[in-house]
Amino acid sequence: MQPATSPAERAKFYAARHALKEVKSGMRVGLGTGSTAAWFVKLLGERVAKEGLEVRCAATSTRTADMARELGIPLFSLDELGWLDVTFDGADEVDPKLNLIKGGGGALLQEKIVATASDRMVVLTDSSKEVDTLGAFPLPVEIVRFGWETTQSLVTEALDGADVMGHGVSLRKDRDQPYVTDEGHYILDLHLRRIGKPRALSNTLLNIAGVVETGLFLDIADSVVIGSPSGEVRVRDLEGEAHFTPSDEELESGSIFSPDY
Ligand SMILES: O=C(CO)[C@H](O)[C@H](O)COP(=O)(O)O
Repeated sequence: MQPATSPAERAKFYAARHALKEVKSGMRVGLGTGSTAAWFVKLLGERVAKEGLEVRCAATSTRTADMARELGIPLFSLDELGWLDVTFDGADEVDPKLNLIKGGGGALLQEKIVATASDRMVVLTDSSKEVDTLGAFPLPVEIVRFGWETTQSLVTEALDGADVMGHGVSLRKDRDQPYVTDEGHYILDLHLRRIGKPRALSNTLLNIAGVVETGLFLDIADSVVIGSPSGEVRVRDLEGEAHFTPSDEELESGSIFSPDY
């Protein structure tokens, strides 16, 4: 494990630790994917081990499931739980309406299924992910492997009529090979720079037969917890924003080791 000494890791740690206060015994909890969500999973594992916190969790990727299992967090399939009280996940971008781009870590499909089967989705992040308009982060789009080049062409053509600034579409690679998701699909990354109308773009992309899902999470997130390296935390929802300053005791306590992610 690496010490959480970098400012970026400290911001993730504080966001995750603040969000964890929302978890109570008896809850069914969705566990997101990515380096920020990994902090949450690690801290949740500590509460399960130390306090005997009784939660039933569903993971959004094999990576997260492996980590949760190692930490002794009770893990179930989404179908076994049926519905979740809350899901905690990271994001690649968050706009003022709490619309998101997700999928930088390749888990967008399971992440969206789990988040939309939850009463609440809480996003854990730091201020670097806050944007006025989505699109600087390449938009991940999960596609089936069959006919993927044709799908790529159709996606590229569809961008001509969309309110976006860039039109580049690339197949995500993992060491020179196409990246394959947990569901056995490929991912196209759309280099759009600015997405003027996220809902229209999402509908356009989902109308293409080979497209399984997009990384646009629209009207799904309920709140965003934004950590900072100093420990200050902001929580945004559609009503406004609240600020939290940690006590000295809170600043001193807690794990300083990053999860192996
Ligand atoms: O959507 C995701 C994975 O598919 C992640 O939540 C997103 O990429 C943010 O990751 P990180 O917390 O590592 O910045």
